[in-house]
Amino acid sequence: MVQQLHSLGLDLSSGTATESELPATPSVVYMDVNVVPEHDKEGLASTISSLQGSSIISLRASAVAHSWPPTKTFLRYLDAKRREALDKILDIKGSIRVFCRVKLMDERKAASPISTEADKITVRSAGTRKEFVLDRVFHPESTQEDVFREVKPILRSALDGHNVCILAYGQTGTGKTHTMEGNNGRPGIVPRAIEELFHQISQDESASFTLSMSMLEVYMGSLRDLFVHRRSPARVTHWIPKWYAALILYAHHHPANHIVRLGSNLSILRISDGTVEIEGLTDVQVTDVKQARRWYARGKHARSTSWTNVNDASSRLTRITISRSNEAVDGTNNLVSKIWLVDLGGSERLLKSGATGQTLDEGRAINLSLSALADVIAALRTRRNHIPYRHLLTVILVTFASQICCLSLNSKLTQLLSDSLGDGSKVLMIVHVSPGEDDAGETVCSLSFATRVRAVEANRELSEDTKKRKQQRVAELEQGVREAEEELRRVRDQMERTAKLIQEKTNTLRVDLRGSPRSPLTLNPVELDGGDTKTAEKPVQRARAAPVPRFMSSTACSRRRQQEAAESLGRARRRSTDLRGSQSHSCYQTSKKMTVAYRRRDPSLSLQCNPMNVSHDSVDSRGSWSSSKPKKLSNSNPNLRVALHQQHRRRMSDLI
Ligand SMILES: Nc1ncnc2c1ncn2[C@@H]1O[C@H](COP(=O)(O)OP(=O)(O)OP(=O)(O)O)[C@@H](O)[C@H]1O
Repeated sequence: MVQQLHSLGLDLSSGTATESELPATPSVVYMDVNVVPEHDKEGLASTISSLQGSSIISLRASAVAHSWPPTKTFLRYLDAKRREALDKILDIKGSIRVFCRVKLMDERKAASPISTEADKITVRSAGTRKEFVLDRVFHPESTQEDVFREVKPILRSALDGHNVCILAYGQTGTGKTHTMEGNNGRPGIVPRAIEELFHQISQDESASFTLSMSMLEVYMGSLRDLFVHRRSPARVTHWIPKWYAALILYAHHHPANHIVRLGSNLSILRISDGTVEIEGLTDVQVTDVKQARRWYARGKHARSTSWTNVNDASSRLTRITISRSNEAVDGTNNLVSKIWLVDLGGSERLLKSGATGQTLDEGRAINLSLSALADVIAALRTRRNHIPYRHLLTVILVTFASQICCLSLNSKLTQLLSDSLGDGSKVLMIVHVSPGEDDAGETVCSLSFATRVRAVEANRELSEDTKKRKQQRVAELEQGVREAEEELRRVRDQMERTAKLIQEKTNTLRVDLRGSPRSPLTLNPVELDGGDTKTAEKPVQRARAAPVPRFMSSTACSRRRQQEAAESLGRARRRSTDLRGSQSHSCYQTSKKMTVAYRRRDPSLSLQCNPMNVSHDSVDSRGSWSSSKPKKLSNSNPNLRVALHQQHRRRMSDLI
């Protein structure tokens, strides 16, 4: 403990640390000093000496309990620490990371030509052996959880304000959709990311967040909004002339008319600050996981029922826009970041697939698009002045002059993602390969592309020694992130516990006050008990029952007197019940007259000596004559009491 205080720049040997010696950044010591009431030297010195041996957490906890502003500062400090460590990790690991996932082997198939290690994949085929080093390789038995565990940190960095792009790439049928979407039992990256983002937001008190979502499909250079319902030509034919329907269907199937087919009305805008916007794309704000899941299901449904039926040739994109506002916390402005989750179209080699016609166009479009993507990433990263969107387009235009669609696609996909691929953004590409012998050639192609993308970031080829040191540093930083997160959790728990404790204490105090002799509490029950209606009921009932203003209500003393009076009244009643059977009305009349006469002579007497008069009125509102009146007589006139007693005895003896 003392060492930690030392490391923060406090001279403890003399015990004369002053406020000016406190570190500028909020820290444990800063918190401690807030616990010391006057920040005085002596107080600080004694606090420090009393703290020796106590745990640092309990110390912070006490600070949390004592002062709210430093707590918020402390939370922000911890959050900043965590973010800094996470940024460093991602920088060391590389802001372009390439993973490989090998599809689960079909049991009927022969031995796979692929062997995997943690960051290496080897393909043996036709007497050749090719080795590819990537950031992470997932073997065929890897689960969706394994994959998501590696993706999670990058999501956190999106919440911290970085643009993020996660792309699934690979041959058709190798599991791109399985990784990105998954199925009900095994959800993929997109549904998990949605859940994780909302979870992280709920935990983060350093800022307020707003999330919005869009989904679109890119096919042959057209963009389709997946949140907008479109009629299929098949449905259109119900209400238009047959010749016109035939024309539409012809247009739908003709490769040159792809834009007409999809009815794309979305255009990409590049704003001066470098951000990219899609004009006309639906962007829905989502406030909770359920709502986000519903919209995601809607987008998936729109794609699966796509009348173009081009799922394996189209790229599906989900965009999550995050607005982070620190205004409520420290007055800083909004920070907007984007997460692109992209399920790219299949990347088959055209020769192998033997595609013709439209399929050939699609294949060319996809391959060219992907190679353009790698070039664009490279250009953005090396901060080349000229980003080769147009250059690529020219090359493509020359090579495939007849395929205007290729040009369109290249520009669209790369332009769409350009602000999330450049410097400052985090890119994660998951290359999918098949474990089958037949697909070995395709696998080598995909892995070569992956290596090319990975090489965009310089210094990827490191010596073993450097790699080891890097891994060690990453492990340290990861430990730092875990500790910061753990501390954040602990501080939040402590805050909750403290708030609960305060509430309990307040309740107890109020209950005590309610029971106190001179101050019957009739405060607003909700205000009193924090909405706890069970405990709030009592004061309400009491308030309703009180016939007099609050300040006039009875004290404990008067209540005690009332109780005694009630008891003696009870006794008197029982006696009078016995008497009632024997006493004649005339006797009552006589005694009444005499009482009145007595009162006239000395009115104070009956009131003064008989508290029952008061209690009779207040306790027994029915005014039972038989209980109180004989009592009055007995108290006010001893002679009369004797006469009555004798009379009573005579009557009783008559009865016997
Ligand atoms: N790792 C895996 N574990 C279990 N099943 C898998 C795995 N990868 C893929 N599959 C299964 O293989 C089939 C094809 O996968 P998927 O549709 O995801 O491929 P794809 O690459 O997205 O194809 P396309 O390019 O046509 O979109 C699916 O039935 C999927 O469930």
